[in-house]
Amino acid sequence: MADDSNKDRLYADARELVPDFVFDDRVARVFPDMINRSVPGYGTIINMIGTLAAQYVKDGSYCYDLGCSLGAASMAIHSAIEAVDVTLVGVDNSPAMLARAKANLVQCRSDPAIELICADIRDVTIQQASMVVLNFTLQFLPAEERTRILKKIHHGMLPDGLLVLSEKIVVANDTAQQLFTQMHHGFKKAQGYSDLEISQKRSALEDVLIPESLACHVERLKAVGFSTVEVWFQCFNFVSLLAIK
Ligand SMILES: Nc1ncnc2c1ncn2[C@@H]1O[C@H](C[S@+](CC[C@H]([NH3+])C(=O)[O-])CC(=O)[O-])[C@@H](O)[C@H]1O
Ligand SMILES: O=C(O)C(=O)Cc1ccccc1
Repeated sequence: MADDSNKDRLYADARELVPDFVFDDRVARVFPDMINRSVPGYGTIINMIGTLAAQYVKDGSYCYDLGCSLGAASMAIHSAIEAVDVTLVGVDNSPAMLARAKANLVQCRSDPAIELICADIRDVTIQQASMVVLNFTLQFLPAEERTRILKKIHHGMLPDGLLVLSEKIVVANDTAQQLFTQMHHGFKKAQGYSDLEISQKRSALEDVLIPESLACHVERLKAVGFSTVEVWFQCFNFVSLLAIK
């Protein structure tokens, strides 16, 4: 049985062999299970996105799910809204993820219309939006590009439009950061992941998922013009914010 120092070296060696995380077909096949077992509160956030959509999505407007993955947020919105003169747009730059989103969303009723676009969200036009969702997507963009995409989103939203921004965060206090990381890993272990799986996923995400502080997100949202910015959900180092234009 490896003692702790040997285990650390084993993990360190294992980490060096871990390729960067990519949203390929292998991930797409297991994604619902993966994200539900990795992000504490994910199911609650998805359900509440539907609740928020019922109040914010307006007739004659667009609703964008940016980084839609398999379309969980889009499906929650689609089933929650009564307005039919709405266009729901799901965007993801992973062909594997979007193919499964298409299979999921084809089961939805025809109104409101759903468009799925395989593109980088940085290249997509946002227009007449009463609601925009960035549910654990911005964290995968380079930090230096986040202001530009949020400015574009804000510009393309209608007055009183709602942005839902969910992100993994870091906290400035090292003790709190270590506590949140420990609690997150405890959540993953309780979900059945092994220490090695948790360590390898952490390494795979190291240069792919770039978390920022909550203060950074709030300041940036206000700087690009959102009048109201509030945290509506947090579980350990995972938060969701509401930002109103
Ligand atoms: N630049 C980009 N352009 C478009 N898509 C991107 C980009 N970068 C990453 N993606 C896509 O963003 C998604 C991130 S997952 C979002 C969960 C979903 N929102 C959900 O509510 O289930 C969150 C996670 O895996 O932690 C993946 O589908 C990527 O392909
Ligand atoms: O932050 C983590 O440790 C995760 O595992 C989040 C996550 C969930 C699903 C795909 C990629 C990252």
